[in-house]
Amino acid sequence: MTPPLPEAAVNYVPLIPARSWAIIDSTLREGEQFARGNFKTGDKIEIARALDAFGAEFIEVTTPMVSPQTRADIIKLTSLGLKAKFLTHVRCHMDDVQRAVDTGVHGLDLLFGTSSFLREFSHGKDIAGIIDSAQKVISWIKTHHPDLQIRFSAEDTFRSEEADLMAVYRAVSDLGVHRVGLADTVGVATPRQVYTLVREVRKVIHAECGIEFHGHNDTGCAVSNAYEAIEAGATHIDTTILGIGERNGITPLGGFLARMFTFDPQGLVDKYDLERLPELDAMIARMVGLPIPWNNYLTGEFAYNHKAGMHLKAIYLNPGAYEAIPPGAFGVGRRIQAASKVTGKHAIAYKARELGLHYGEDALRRVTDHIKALAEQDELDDAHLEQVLREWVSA
Ligand SMILES: CC(=O)SCCNC(=O)CCNC(=O)[C@H](O)C(C)(C)COP(=O)(O)OP(=O)(O)OC[C@H]1O[C@@H](n2cnc3c(N)ncnc32)[C@H](O)[C@@H]1OP(=O)(O)O
Ligand SMILES: O=C(O)CCC(=O)C(=O)O
Ligand SMILES: [Mg+2]
Repeated sequence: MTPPLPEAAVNYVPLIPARSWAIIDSTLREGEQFARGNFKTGDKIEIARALDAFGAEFIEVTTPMVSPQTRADIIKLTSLGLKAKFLTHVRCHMDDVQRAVDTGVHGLDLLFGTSSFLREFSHGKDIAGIIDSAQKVISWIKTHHPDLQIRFSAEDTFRSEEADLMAVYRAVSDLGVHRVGLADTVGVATPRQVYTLVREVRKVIHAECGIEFHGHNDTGCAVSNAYEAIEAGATHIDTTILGIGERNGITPLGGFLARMFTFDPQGLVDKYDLERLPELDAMIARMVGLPIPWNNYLTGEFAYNHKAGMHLKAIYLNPGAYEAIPPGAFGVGRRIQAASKVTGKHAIAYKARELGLHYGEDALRRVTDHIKALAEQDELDDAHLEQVLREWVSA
């Protein structure tokens, strides 16, 4: 079924209401782990303000253990008076937690690797040791800082044994964490695995405990995995602007929103200032010194480029014929590329009419064929097309 567009949203009951989930944007944490992510204090403030203006519910920042400067930056960010809530991502260790609790953050995102890879090569604890550390750290936070939100994530969730995961999630939920996290740390999970595991986790944690999903994009599934997590009942999704992060990154904010827009356009419009997305993507592209990818979701240079004659005929009549999401909703425009060898007579007639030119049936066929022949030889741009159309009339 074609996903409904906002204009058609009257009486439309969203399949997945946008109010059932929130974004934890991690550009200021996972994004700092991107090869070109090295944000200075001013950059961090600009990013936080932009995410807040956009409407991101949560902003995750790096651990204050990184350096005194990073800790000072967190304090600066949390004193900006933004609506978004700040979370800091810390190891499940008393040193880290004690350095984090008075930075003004709203919550702590704790983690411990539960897969055999991370137990053996990262921290060296077994599952009992992980639960024991979690118990000490979480109990201390709850006693001394009961106002702080606590999330506990099993790093490398999808390469962990299910029985280990359930033991850890059950234990931390009993300890009263506000959310548990499932992290596809190496981007290996399939959408079906994500859906199934979120459902299983839901059964062992308390009803009021949220579920967060963090997905890497190594195998190209970061957006679909985030979507499946929500379909299975996850409440929070980690994103970064442009998807920046370790290796090739995580669920991109824009791609995730594009996915979710098709289920509840009005819900997204109500929650977020979607037209700011191009500014967000451009800001991060500038800061990391890379262009926005040409095929980026929504904001890529060619994300709304229409070229084939059969498409153009329909799109002039109804853009929804070849667009799942109206570009205007995200503050971007479409481009009709009528000057090419794959063009058709309808597109040429429209272009001509825009210039105040009209051709009869035969002339239209001939000028269309002429344009196709020219384009077979060389790239044609709009100016050249215009020139050909005008000359054809006066010839
Ligand atoms: C998948 C992810 O993205 S996880 C998040 C990754 N984020 C970061 O690494 C944040 C930036 N990191 C840093 O600045 C540094 O790594 C620090 C400050 C956290 C630690 O620095 P160092 O003390 O020099 O240790 P180093 O980074 O070399 O090694 C990691 C240490 O963390 C421990 N560790 C790893 N995971 C955890 C965990 N979940 N909870 C507690 N300790 C952990 C390791 O055992 C090791 O400690 P050890 O030396 O006592 O064995
Ligand atoms: O804390 C988490 O849930 C995610 C950590 C992380 O970045 C990862 O596992 O890739
Ligand atoms: Mg990650």
